[in-house]
Amino acid sequence: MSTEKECQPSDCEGCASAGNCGQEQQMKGPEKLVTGPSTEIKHAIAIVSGKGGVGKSMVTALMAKRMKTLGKKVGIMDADITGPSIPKMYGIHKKAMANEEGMIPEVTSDGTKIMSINLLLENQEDPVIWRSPIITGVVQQFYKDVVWGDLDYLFIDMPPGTGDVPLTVFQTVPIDGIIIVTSPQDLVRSVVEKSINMAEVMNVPVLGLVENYSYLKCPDCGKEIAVFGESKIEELAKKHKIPILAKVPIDANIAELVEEERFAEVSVPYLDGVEKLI
Ligand SMILES: Nc1ncnc2c1ncn2[C@@H]1O[C@H](COP(=O)(O)OP(=O)(O)OP(=O)(O)O)[C@@H](O)[C@H]1O
Repeated sequence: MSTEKECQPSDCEGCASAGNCGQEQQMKGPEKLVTGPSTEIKHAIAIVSGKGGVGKSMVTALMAKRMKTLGKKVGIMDADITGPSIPKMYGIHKKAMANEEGMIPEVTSDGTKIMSINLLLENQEDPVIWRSPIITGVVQQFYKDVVWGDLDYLFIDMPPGTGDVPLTVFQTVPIDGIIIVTSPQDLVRSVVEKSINMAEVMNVPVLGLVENYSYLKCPDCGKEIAVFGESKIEELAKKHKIPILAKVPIDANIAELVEEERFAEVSVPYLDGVEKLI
């Protein structure tokens, strides 16, 4: 029987949540997902951005890299189902296998476990033309039906924005919190607040902000050039009382390694010390 039929307008009289109970239920949402018996994930952290193209996948991979450098066991779950980019960054083009317990993640040359829709498609160029319930179902399967094994950190590369996938992950995946990637452009900064507000409404901790494309270092004189304008991340961090985890410059060497699908070889100091902040 539907709740609408059960509820009478008079039931709301005198209730502090009058008119909002449906919304509250939606925000509280379903039970958290549980992984299989061979998986134990100590920390799950989602990487989000207000809009596309700010370098969210890059920051996800840099976070994973930093933790690998510290000897941690790390996985990346590519929850960007319609625009997956993690496997290509590492040059992984194999199809994922499965056993009786679930899907087996691929392992990159630096030992990072990854799962992405691109590891399951017949052709990696095939578009994913699925409705939201299918997409969110796949994301949930990537958490609970992948045999991740023991992980210190699972980083979740989310699709941009505040749509169905973030809603599902925030409600059903037991994440420690989110890291928000932004860039100095004003437009990006203003949509970032939507992600911050969504996290607040859903009681998801915001662990910190990362500013990508922060500056470009002149190869001759070492001067830092603010290509996309002066950073305003301090303002944003102060306003919302969120720590700044890192400022990542435009780095032609990383861009080249990504183009060559050799992200595993990246070694940069931009996220040094980030582990103490999250
Ligand atoms: N700091 C950087 N220096 C140089 N190149 C970068 C940097 N950050 C990202 N890039 C490059 O910019 C492109 C877009 O980055 P990325 O795929 O991480 O963005 P995204 O925010 O995940 O995109 P989308 O939201 O559309 O999935 C990639 O080719 C990546 O290699």
